[in-house]
Amino acid sequence: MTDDILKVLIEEDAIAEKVKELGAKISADYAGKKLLVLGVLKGSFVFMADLIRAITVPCEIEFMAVSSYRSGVKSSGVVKIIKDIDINPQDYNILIVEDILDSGLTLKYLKELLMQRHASDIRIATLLDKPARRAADIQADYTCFEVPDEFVVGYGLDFAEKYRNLPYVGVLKPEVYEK
Ligand SMILES: O=P(O)(O)OC[C@H]1O[C@H](OP(=O)(O)OP(=O)(O)O)[C@H](O)[C@@H]1O
Ligand code: HPA
Ligand SMILES: [Mg+2]
Repeated sequence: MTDDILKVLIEEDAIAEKVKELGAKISADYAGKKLLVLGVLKGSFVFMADLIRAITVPCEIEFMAVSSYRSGVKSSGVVKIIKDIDINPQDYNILIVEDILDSGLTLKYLKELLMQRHASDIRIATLLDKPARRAADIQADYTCFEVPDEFVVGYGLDFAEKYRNLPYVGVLKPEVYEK
């Protein structure tokens, strides 16, 4: 599996340090607020498990599963809800947790959907931000790392459902996804 990795971009201990720092900032920002931490499956599950343990204020947890139709490594912008949340988000301060903000089409869709359901406030925490690929008018409120315009895997991120279990963020060899 690791033969498919061109280079390690972000090591596990660097991620752990950054997530701890972000958790402290989020805890301060949401003190006294009705906080719902909403993980976007599947990709966010590793980052979500780390981030939630670094948040020291009361919060509720939910997950949504969405899938953006892709051709290869490019998003079509068409997003399908595979699993919706189990509660009414009205009056919650929602922190959407994602693994990567790439074109932004997934998060733009999700943010608009939750606004239509009358959430009080919606912010975004992402492990990775890839600004070079942005197509939608959306930014993260909390970002761990910015990455270059390369296809990355690991720490929850996949290609064809593989590599999610890598304990770091690495760049996939183009010959793997161009097959
Ligand atoms: O900014 P975008 O271009 O929309 O891309 C980002 C989204 O794409 C990936 O999810 P994917 O739809 O591949 O499903 P997964 O989370 O199950 O891997 C990733 O986890 C983000 O959710
Ligand atoms: N890697 C894995 N999944 C993704 C990426 C990426 O770079 N961009 C959007 N979804
Ligand atoms: Mg995803």
